[in-house]
Amino acid sequence: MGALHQGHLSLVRQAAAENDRVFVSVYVNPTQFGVNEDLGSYPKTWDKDIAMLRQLSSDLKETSGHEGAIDAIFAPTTKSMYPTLPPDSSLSGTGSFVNITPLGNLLEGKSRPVFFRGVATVCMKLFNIVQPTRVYFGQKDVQQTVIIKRMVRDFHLDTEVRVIPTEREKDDGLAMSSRNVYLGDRRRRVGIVLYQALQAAEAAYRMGMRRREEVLAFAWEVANRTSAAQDEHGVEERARFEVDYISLADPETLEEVHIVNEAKGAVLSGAIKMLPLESVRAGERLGMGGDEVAVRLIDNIVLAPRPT
Ligand SMILES: Nc1ncnc2c1ncn2[C@@H]1O[C@H](COP(=O)(O)OP(=O)(O)OP(=O)(O)O)[C@@H](O)[C@H]1O
Ligand SMILES: CC(C)(CO)[C@@H](O)C(=O)[O-]
Ligand code: BAL
Repeated sequence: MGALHQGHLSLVRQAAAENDRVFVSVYVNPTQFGVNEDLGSYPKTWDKDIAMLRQLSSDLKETSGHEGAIDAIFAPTTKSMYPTLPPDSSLSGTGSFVNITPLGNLLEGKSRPVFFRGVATVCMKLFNIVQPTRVYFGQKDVQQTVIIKRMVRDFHLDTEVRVIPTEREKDDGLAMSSRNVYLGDRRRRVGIVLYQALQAAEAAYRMGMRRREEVLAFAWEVANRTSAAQDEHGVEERARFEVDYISLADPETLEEVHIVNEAKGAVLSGAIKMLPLESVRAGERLGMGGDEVAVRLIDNIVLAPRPT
């Protein structure tokens, strides 16, 4: 969806390493945004995106000797992606949609009820237009990867879904995301709480814990402690957040698990909402939109199955 960062570029790099021809799509798909979500304000940095892709393409060309590492950028208009009815984001929306259930109703889908309908629909369109041998998605959006794999399987699509590790900020490991530009310094610092909570749960798993309550208690401890610490600060110091969910789920069905089956592993994932700042200090570095809108952050860690 543009507003490119190193996470996006890592998908392109991997695609260039594994294929002769690479297409990059840049399209902010309206049907995956709910009616009250941020479609209108979603960051758009077209000129910078193109410059980044050009640079990457020439770097890759030098290292691999390919003619051109990126063959084309596909940036369609909404009229060409939705040729008959205009895109509809309402829950009862009319139009031609791909619905992958129950996967699309879980986790992210609970808070964003039209999200995965929009994602599956636009990906089906992109796959039909480009007919790719392989498609590249980021691990950061784990539920999206599970849904796209399911769509490929259930609709007998002739493509291989490749999932590329989450690129993280060097300083603290925050998952890169286009929406991070909404975070000013204060919310950016606190936003790492989600990854820290997931890491605490992962550590519990590594220490041998397998029961849901035991593993997730470690994550909740981090989230609750951080939240309480913010509450103690004054309005000019704190950045408050709400936890939407912390999940320990089966890697294929994304159903919550009670005891992790080591042969299958599990996915630890979560979402938090960074709330708008209550009061802004003079000279404080703010994010896009002045830290006035809530920002949803997601992240996950895969608990890999034990080799047999
Ligand atoms: N940090 C990351 N590491 C690896 N892949 C990523 C990362 N962030 C996004 N991607 C992948 O890039 C592709 C395009 O994602 P998208 O344009 O929605 O960017 P995004 O950063 O996820 O944006 P948003 O902030 O809206 O979630 C998706 O497959 C997504 O999973
Ligand atoms: C898969 C996707 C490109 C569909 O618009 C989007 O959901 C994203 O960028 O993750
Ligand atoms: N990468 C997810 C796109 C979205 O949140 O709309």
